Amino acid sequence: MTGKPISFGLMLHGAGGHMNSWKHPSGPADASVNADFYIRQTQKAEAAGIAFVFVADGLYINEKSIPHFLNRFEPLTILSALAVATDRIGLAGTISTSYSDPYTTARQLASLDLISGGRAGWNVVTTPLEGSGLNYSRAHPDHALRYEIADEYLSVTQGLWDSWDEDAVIRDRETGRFFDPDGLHTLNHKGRFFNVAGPLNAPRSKQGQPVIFQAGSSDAGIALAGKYADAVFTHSPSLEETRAFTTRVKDAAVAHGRSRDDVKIYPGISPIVGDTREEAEEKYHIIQNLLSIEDALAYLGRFFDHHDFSQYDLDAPFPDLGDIGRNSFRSTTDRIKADARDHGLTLREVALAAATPRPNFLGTGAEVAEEIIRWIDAGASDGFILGFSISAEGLDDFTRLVIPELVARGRYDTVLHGETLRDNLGLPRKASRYAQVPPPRRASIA
Ligand SMILES: Cc1cc2nc3c(=O)[nH]c(=O)nc-3n(C[C@H](O)[C@H](O)[C@H](O)COP(=O)(O)O)c2cc1C
Repeated sequence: MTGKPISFGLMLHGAGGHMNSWKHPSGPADASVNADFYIRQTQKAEAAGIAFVFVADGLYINEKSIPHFLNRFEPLTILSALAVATDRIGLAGTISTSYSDPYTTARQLASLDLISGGRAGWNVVTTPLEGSGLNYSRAHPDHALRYEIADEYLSVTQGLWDSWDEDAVIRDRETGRFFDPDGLHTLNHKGRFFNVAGPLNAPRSKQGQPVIFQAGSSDAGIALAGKYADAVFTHSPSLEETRAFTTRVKDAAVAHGRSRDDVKIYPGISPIVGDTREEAEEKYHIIQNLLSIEDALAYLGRFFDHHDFSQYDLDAPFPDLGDIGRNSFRSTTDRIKADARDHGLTLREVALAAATPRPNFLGTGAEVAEEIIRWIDAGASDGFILGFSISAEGLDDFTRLVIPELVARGRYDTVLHGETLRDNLGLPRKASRYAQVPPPRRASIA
């Protein structure tokens, strides 16, 4: 390779990132709950050398939710099916730290990591949607509290994953010894939010521990990423803004005694590619026309806790919303408000830009490949998560038109050489926290 190699993740989000992608003829209308479609997309991605698939999630719907959110798979369940249909590709899924328990999450991810031979990743989210509390018998924690919970949650989960030393499980039929008690560690965590004794009933995996992805871009999100994340999923508003974000996350990692390379940044992008630039523009035009202005208002409203935007004049300046949205998708809603203010946008313009944004990466395969290389070489990110507006057409076009151009420029390898997700992201195997310290006292477990 002649420059930094480029890696990609593939967002698996049913028929696509566009809210009405289910209407597009290139894929099945029921893609969000079609296991065969998920398997086919993942196998195609693996054959093209894409490093991981990524499944986002949400815990609350109402009649205004976009179609993909109305009926979809629970992430770790579908990823377990994908694990047995593939060999090398990483499998990252979303679990919320505000609406689950660390012991259960640690088990589920440890199991996925074992089933897949060390290919599991966890997208740690704090859950923006207020309504989630209605489904989990609890009040929705505010933004700051959610991040305080997430911090303790991650330390507990990672502690549980180190319950067993590598060589602690012996299974020696001759001596009858199943395990060596000196290699078993009981966490005994007592904290502000969680009391978790441990140990976990699962061993470490081939990659040591599952990969921690983090999604949340506010100051609190960046601080959490700096402390724990192996990789960050973020927005890609422009090269300059993404590079500034990347610098902040890597600075936060250094502040926690880690190296800049310990945390990889993966902005989500939605390339639209054609054999010619005109064809790419035409594809974008078709995608724009899948949507009405009412659909766009509902899409925008979700970021603001399903705020009803139909009450405002569409062609007046974007309304002053005060604090609405700040306890929800804060980093996203702050950016939407600032863009509207800075560029004097109307509500119609803001809603359409949110629902069918013009991609930063649109053009021929060569043009999109050059733009991807420009971002990587400028230090804006370590790779990208491909979240195509239309999943089926998007992946086919990208693998047919962009990947060969990246290969021709010596920047991409279509073979996944690593066996684990950490290998494929250029991350070292995660050492146990007990590996460097003298053996602990005998564990008090029968
Ligand atoms: C790029 C990105 C992806 C996200 N993906 C999810 C997701 O799949 N599920 C979810 O519940 N929240 C998701 N979130 C929401 C965050 O976990 C968080 O609750 C919300 O963004 C507020 O945090 P922030 O202000 O730090 O961004 C995502 C946020 C960002 C920025």
